[in-house]
Amino acid sequence: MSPRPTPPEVDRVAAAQAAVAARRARAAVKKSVADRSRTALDVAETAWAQPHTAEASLRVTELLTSIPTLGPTRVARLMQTLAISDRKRVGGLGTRQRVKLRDYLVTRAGGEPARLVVLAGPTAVGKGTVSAYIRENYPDVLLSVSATTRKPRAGEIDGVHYYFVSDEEFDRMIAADELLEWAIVHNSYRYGTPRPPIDAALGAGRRVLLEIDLQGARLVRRAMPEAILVFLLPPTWEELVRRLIGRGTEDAAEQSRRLETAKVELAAQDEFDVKVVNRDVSEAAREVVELMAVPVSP
Ligand SMILES: Nc1ncnc2c1ncn2[C@@H]1O[C@H](COP(=O)(O)OP(=O)(O)OP(=O)(O)O)[C@@H](O)[C@H]1O
Ligand SMILES: Nc1nc2c(ncn2[C@@H]2O[C@H](COP(=O)(O)O)[C@@H](O)[C@H]2O)c(=O)[nH]1
Repeated sequence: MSPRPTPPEVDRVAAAQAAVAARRARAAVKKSVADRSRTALDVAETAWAQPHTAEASLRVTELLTSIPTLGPTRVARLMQTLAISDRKRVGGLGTRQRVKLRDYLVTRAGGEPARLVVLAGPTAVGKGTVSAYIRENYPDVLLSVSATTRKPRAGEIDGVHYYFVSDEEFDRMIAADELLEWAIVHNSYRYGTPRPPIDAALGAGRRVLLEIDLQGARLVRRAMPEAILVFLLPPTWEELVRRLIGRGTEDAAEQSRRLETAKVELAAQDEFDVKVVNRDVSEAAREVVELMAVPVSP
C-alpha cells in the first residue's frame, strides 16, 4: 500500500491536476473556436455562392457571435477593423469586405489566410507597371519572376523581369514539375511561374504577387483555391489601345493579335474575385496590396 500523501504533497497533486484540467479546457475552447470558425466560413461561402439563401440573409454580427470567445464587445471592435457596418448581412458584403472576413475566419479556423494575389488583365492595361510599382514601394511583397521563351525587350534584365530561357530549358522545367502553372500566351511564347520561390516565400509568411495571364490565373485557382484573383481593368477600351500603341514594343501584327486576346480576357473578368481599374498606378497598386492578408485580431 502506498503511503498517504502529506499536506504539501496533497497541494502539489491538486495543483498538477488543476493545471491538467485547465490545459484540457483551453484545448477544448481552441478546438471549438476552430470548428465554429470553419462552420461560419462554410456559411459565408454558401451565402456568397447562393445569394437567395438563409445564409445570405444572416447578419455578419450573428455569424461572428456564433464563434466562442467572440462576445458583443469584441465583435463590435472586429466589425470596425473589417470596415463592415453593424447592419450588414453576409450576402450583402462587398468584395473587399468578403476577402477580409474570409481571411479572418480562415485564420480562426487554424488555416492560412490568402497571401497570394494573382494579377491578370488584358495586354497593356498596366499589369507590369503596377507590379513594378509594388516591387519598388512594397519590398516585403515577393513579385514572382516568370520564366519565358520570348526574347528580352530593350532594358529587360534576365532574373529581374523574366528568366529568359530556351525552349529546351522550358521543357525541362515542365518535366521536373518546377512550374506552378504555365501557358502559351498570345499564341506565341510560353510563360510559366517557377514554383520553389513561391513555396518558400509563402512558407516564410511573406505576401506574394503573380502577374500572369488569364489561363495561368485559372490554373493557379485550381492549384491554390485560397489565392485571390484580381483583374486589372483599363478606364476605357480606347485607353487600352492607346497604351498598347504608345508602349511601342510590338509591331502592328502583334498589336492586333494582343487586342484579340484582350477581348477574350475582358469577357472573363467576372471569374475574378476583385476588379481594380488602373487609372492611377500608385492607387491601383495600393488597392492590390491591401487585398493581401495581414493578421486581424478583434
Ligand atoms: N495608370 C496608367 N496611366 C497611364 N499609362 C499607364 C498606366 N499604367 C500603365 N501605363 C502605360 O501603359 C503601357 C502598358 O503598360 P504595361 O506594359 O505595364 O502593361 P501590361 O499589362 O503589363 O502589358 P502586357 O500584358 O502586354 O505585358 C505602358 O506604356 C505604361 O507606361
Ligand atoms: N500564364 C502566365 N502568363 C504570364 C507569366 N508571366 C507573364 N505572363 C503574361 O504574359 C503576357 C505577355 O507578357 P509580355 O511581358 O510578353 O508582354 C502578359 O499578359 C503577362 O501577364 C506566367 O508566368 N504565366
